[in-house]
Amino acid sequence: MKFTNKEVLIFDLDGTLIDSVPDLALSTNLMLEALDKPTYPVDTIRSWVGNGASVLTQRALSGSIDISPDLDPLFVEKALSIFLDFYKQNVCVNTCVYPNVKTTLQDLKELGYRLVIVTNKPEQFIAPILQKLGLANLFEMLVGGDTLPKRKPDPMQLEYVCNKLGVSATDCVMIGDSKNDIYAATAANMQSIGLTYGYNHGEDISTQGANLVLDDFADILSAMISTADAC
Ligand SMILES: O=C(O)COP(=O)(O)O
Ligand SMILES: [Mg+2]
Repeated sequence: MKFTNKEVLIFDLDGTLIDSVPDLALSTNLMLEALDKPTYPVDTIRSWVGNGASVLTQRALSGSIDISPDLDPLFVEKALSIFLDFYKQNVCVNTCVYPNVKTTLQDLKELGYRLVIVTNKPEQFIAPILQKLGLANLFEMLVGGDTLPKRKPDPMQLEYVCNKLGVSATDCVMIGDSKNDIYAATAANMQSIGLTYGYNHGEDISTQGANLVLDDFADILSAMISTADAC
């Protein structure tokens, strides 16, 4: 599968460009400790990441990917605020960029693709992480999980990008590690690429409807055919 004449490449952040789980897990466990709740191994917390900070907090308080219906909303609000404070202090301590991501993004940008991030992570954390990891200045637009009323798997963030950049869904490809990315793309009538090395709640991304599934970020380059190549 090749993608012809695309103009905008929309990237998920966590589990796609960066492995942020070490710092998310640290901050989650610091929050749980502060509330005298049980803490969890990094591997367990990894499977809870992908639906934003509030859902991660609720899963952690529930001790399960399935959020308990008995959680007190005021307690969740307090826990979320503690989590966000800890994450602010530890936003990029052990977070790292996945192999081949930086050079591939630079190559794609040089080829003329417009690069965008659409993540479910709260917006305030995106720029500091990109700055610290040397990925700032590559992206034309950053959309977080709290930028708009809805987030992935809802298509709202992708439709917003199209409107802002003046392109249509068929001009874009969504690239991510999670079914949330693929479902959002499908709902927006956008093609998608799934990456196998991320989180995806411990599930196999190849069964979730992406147009292409790749193991290596560098292979995105050969999956794109520019207008010039296609002629
Ligand atoms: O849930 C998160 O914070 C991570 O979300 P992302 O995979 O959409 O970047
Ligand atoms: Mg992700």
